[in-house]
Amino acid sequence: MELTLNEKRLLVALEPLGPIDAATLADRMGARKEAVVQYALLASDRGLASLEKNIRTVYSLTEEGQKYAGEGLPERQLLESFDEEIPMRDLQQHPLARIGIGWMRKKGWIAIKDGIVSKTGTDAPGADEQAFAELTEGSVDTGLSGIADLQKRGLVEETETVRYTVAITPEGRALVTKGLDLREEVGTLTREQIITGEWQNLNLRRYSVEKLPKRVYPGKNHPYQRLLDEMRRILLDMGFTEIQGGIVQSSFWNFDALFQPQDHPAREMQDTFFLSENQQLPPGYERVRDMHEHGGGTSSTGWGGAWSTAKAEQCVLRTHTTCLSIRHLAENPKPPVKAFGIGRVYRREAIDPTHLPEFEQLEGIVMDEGLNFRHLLGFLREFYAKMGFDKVRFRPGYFPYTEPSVEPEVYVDGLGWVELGGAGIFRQEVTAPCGIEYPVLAWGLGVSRLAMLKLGLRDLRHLYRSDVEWLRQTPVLAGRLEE
Ligand SMILES: N[C@@H](Cc1ccccc1)C(=O)O
Repeated sequence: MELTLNEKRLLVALEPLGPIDAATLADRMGARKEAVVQYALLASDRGLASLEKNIRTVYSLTEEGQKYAGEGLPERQLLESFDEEIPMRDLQQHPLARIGIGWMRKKGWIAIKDGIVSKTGTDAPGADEQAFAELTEGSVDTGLSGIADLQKRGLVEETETVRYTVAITPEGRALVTKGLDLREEVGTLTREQIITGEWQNLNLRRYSVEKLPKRVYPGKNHPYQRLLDEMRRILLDMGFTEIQGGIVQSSFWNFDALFQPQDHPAREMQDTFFLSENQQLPPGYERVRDMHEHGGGTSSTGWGGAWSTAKAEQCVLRTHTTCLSIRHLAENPKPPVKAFGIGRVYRREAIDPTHLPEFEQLEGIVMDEGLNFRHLLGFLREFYAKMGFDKVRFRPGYFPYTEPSVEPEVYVDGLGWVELGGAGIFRQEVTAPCGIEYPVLAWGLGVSRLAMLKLGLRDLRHLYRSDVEWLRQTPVLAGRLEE
């Protein structure tokens, strides 16, 4: 048990005394009252002193109450202002009439008849008047009867004062009797003190290694941002280059270039945010048109029907990041291409714990000679494993732009298999109009979903809400899910 110097001083000061008010003790010790209470608290934790807290309620006159001090309550002053009787009209001239008349009646001191106010003869001071007289002398701390009435009238107010009584315990006294080292404590040593060996004679302050320091919350990146950065890092490490693009895209890039028919349900109003802007079609768009209408120069028959330029020109908030992939491929049709993009996408969704109208996707493409479906599954497995998901499986899926298509799923303890995006090999209907001659592996992953799993959230909205408590509690190094 290592006492601080302040505690020792407190005990020495207390030793010759009985229980004492903290403020008085503070004066004697030349310390602040708050500090003395603090030392006493420490000493009482060790059983060397006791600290008692007394809350005292004190009543005193309010500002209005002060106005009547010495003169008496308004009704008393008013009563004394006339003899036996007085016409009401005259009494009303008195400055205290408004307050006093009511009270005089209530107390039964007067009767009013035919506009004449007359004394009843009973006018003994009540409990309130007696209390008022005492309060005029100074504040009181007993609940005098009558005080409540004065309080209600706003003449008296109640204040609470806290007093601490400090005393030394027998254990504390024994310690003082044994003798306490009251030398100044030294918290830091000077070079001189070390060299000369003087430190050996000093009273070194002990540090408690058991006390927890105050928690600090340094600035840090948002957990979601950290996760996105982690994914970016993984893909860069895997040899991918990052691609970016605008949030506003023409329907041409968001849909048509990906061989999504112009009457595809996903394009309909309930899924897509259409904008009133239009964007000119790129040179060579005719090849996409021909592909839709009849399959162009390929073995495909296309979707048939007439393809509308106007529909393709209409801008949308991108509904997936696959538009970035196809634009990048159209500009880089020669292999090898290994690219990824992370970006926000928009869909007209009703908001609920797992759906938001905006969320992030991670898109990837790999184009090279000789690539096949197994490579695609390999890339996905590898990426998920690096993200901490070891169990991955693939279910057949459908997308208008890939063949074959799969939906990767990862296994999450407690949740089971969770779908985490779509993938496939771009169809010739997508690649041919861009002049691409080699297979393109493509995938799009819902990263907000993935973040939810990694961060153990039940509600997607949490990612976009800056809940300070959650931000503080979320560790910088988000562990793997199973930990
Ligand atoms: N764009 C698809 C995902 C996907 C990307 C690339 C290939 C296949 C599927 C989606 O938003 O769900």
